[in-house]
Amino acid sequence: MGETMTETSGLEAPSAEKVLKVALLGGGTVGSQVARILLEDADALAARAGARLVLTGIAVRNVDAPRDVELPRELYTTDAEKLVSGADLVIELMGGIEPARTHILAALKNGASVVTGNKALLAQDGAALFDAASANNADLNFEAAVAGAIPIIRPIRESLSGDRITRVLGIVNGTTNFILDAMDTTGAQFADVLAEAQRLGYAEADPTADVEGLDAAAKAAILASLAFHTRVSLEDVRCEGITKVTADDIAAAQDAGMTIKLLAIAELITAGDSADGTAAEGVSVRVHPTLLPRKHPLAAVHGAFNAVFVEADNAGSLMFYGAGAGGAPTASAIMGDVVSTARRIAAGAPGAPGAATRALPILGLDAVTTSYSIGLEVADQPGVLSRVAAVFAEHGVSIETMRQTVDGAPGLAAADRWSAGGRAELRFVTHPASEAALAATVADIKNLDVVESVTSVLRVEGV
Ligand SMILES: NC(=O)c1ccc[n+]([C@@H]2O[C@H](COP(=O)([O-])OP(=O)(O)OC[C@H]3O[C@@H](n4cnc5c(N)ncnc54)[C@H](O)[C@@H]3O)[C@@H](O)[C@H]2O)c1
Ligand SMILES: N[C@@H](CCO)C(=O)O
Ligand code: NA
Repeated sequence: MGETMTETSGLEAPSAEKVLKVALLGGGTVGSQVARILLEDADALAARAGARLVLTGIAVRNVDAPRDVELPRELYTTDAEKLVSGADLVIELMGGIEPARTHILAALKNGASVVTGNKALLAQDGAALFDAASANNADLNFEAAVAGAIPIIRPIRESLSGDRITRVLGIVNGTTNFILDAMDTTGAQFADVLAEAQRLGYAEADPTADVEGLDAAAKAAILASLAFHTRVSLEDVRCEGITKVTADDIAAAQDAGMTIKLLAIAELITAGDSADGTAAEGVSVRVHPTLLPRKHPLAAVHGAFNAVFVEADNAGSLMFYGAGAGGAPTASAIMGDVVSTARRIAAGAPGAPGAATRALPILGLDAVTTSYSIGLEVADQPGVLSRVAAVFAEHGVSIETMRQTVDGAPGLAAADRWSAGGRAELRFVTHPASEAALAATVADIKNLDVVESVTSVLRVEGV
């Protein structure tokens, strides 16, 4: 591996130059930009990597498909297997589980290193891939898989490896942030903004993975695994998307000085008592719409941008911000991994060890305490508020704030509104409570005869 070449085009090589054969799997949005950079910046990359990166081919589904980026036609092939078999370094940008998984495993088995942006595959099958990389002394790098261009994987894996990360909060899906931000700015409903996002090309024709939170959940699993040095897969992530967030939820959040974001939350939780020696650490990973105070740094992340907020014992709070998607931005993250992997291969150094050094239990939501915002539609009658408040008290859930809006017939005096069967909306924000206590509270509130409906239950962070 790593032949030498004495003559190179465009660069006066003072001595024999190492050459690495780079196979690219996928020539779409990101792959085409990676190929462009590999060809356009070949000399600068060679100088930085300590080896010339020679693009040996681009595996695609259809060699003749029309493309936005013009690249030499002879690079395209449909024979990904052959391309992988001769490579020192494989860049996987096909997406999906198969055949990406088979090609990555074949590359690692050959001792080739792999750079990928495939969060779906890593979240589903990361353990098998990392084991194959370790067994073959190869690297598996994936900066592009979480928050696109934003350097977050390497900072967590390397820069913060001497610290103890306790929590990661991320806006890691641009489509849903674009939708929630537009709802916040315009007061529009979810369905209308989704249609506009699709028209502008932000949301895909099938936006399920984005709006149901699955894309964010895959990224949450990857972030949690690295932050806590343990293995977390997609099925460990509790996931709720943004399809049920209403314009009323956003308006109520605004009234309370907050905004709603889809957050990926990974927490290291210590349960038990350190005095009697039963204290043990576990991990909670979840994705859900979350109320955030407008003064929180993540509340200032607008449009399709991403950001990851990290809390560590010694570093304190850090925030990483930038473009979470797009061809060129994502290619930047891929190329960073390519250069650093090439440097390692060129120097003859061994592959980086796998990330998991612990096997922490995955905790259920009962182990997590958060504040909640609860919206109720109630009869506008005397005594309703105290009956609702009594249910909170019975379950030990403490109320932080309460706001009432009276519905309809604004000209009527209060007593006339009651007799006319008027409605009121109550919005409570609680102090931190367990999911179990909250669920029991909501169930009992629903059964009160004066409660018409529970209109929303949303978690609150950063208060
Ligand atoms: N687009 C983004 O902004 C972005 C951001 C971060 C991560 N990613 C990840 O990067 C990867 C690539 O994304 P993309 O947007 O470039 O996808 P894309 O759909 O634009 O391109 C996929 C490419 O892979 C090729 N391909 C797919 N299946 C193949 C098969 N079976 N055999 C041969 N070729 C095949 C296609 O021909 C195409 O060239 C995905 O894993 C995605 O999740 C994308
Ligand atoms: N669909 C993703 C692309 C990046 O993974 C998003 O909206 O952020
Ligand atoms: Na990234």
